[in-house]
Amino acid sequence: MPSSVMPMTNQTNGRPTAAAISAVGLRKSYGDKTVLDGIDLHVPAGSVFALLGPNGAGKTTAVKILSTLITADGGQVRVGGHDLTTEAQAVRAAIGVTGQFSAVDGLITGEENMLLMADLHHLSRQEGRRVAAELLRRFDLTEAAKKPASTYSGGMKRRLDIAMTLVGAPRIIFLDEPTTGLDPRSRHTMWGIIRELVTGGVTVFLTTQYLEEADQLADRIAVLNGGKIAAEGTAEELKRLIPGGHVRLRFTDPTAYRTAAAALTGAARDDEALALQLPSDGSQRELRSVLDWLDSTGVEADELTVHTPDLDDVFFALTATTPVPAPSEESAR
Ligand SMILES: Nc1ncnc2c1ncn2[C@@H]1O[C@H](COP(=O)(O)OP(=O)(O)OP(=O)(O)O)[C@@H](O)[C@H]1O
Repeated sequence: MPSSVMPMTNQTNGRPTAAAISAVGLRKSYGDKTVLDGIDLHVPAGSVFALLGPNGAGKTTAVKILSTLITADGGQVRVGGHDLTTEAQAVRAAIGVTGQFSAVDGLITGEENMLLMADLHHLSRQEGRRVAAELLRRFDLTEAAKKPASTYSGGMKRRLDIAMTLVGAPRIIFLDEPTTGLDPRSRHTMWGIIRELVTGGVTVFLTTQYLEEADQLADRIAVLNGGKIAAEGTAEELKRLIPGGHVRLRFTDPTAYRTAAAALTGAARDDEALALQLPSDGSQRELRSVLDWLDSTGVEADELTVHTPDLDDVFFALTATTPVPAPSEESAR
């Protein structure tokens, strides 16, 4: 696909990167219930983007719109460089979707499911067999290939579902809650598969309720709540948005500890452990000021650790009914 037709977005390193998905002012209501209240999304090509949100937040609705399964009420969306409204067919050719609305037919075998997909993609019989065998092998389903898909475990069905999606070699894949209901081993297998896809240059847009999953996989995460994007950024950026982070300085020399404690009046003291705890958003700026202060007083800490809230804290704070303060308000306090 020529990059000139793809909208450009900026990655964190500042280099312009083609956007695989871009949405501006995306809106969707069901009756008088507003599900998506004008959301913006930018997903650079070759990255993993996770859309997080509580039950009913509108994650599946967003995936269904972006993958042309339902139409939006408003907004401009481009997927794979194509306009969602005027070039829906080209969008469909560029994407693959797996999710809660699984395409797996339980009555036929895994192999037959794959061959059906190959037919849908107009592959020749020989090419279809080759692609099906290769994908079944890659997803560790060769042994089960001749068995009805209804006999597969949850993890096997998900793997088959993704394998079916890959028959058309999509450049962008939507995964709606890819690991919901899977045991930890199957979940890790799925994460490996997703990482492998991205290594191959595929863009992955996933929805999840598992914060660890977003933390593990996603380059960028957006939290959807009340029809709006409550926050968007890398896992680290999101963790810095909410209070609870701190820098801990530990000393072995009691004199150094006492000097530091006397000077850093805002720090919580742990006299037994000879440790001081300073509230901090964990940003480079705040860390530098702590280090500069230590240097200027000639006090040497033996250990400096930065604690940021985990994604669970962020999720609960962002999807709570009382809004958390914006980062600027936070650092101004
Ligand atoms: N076809 C529909 N008609 C009416 N309301 C709908 C329809 N589809 C979804 N909704 C409503 O839109 C809201 C968002 O649903 P959606 O399935 O997108 O949420 P979700 O974030 O994917 O939730 P979950 O995590 O539970 O899957 C819900 O309140 C749901 O009841």
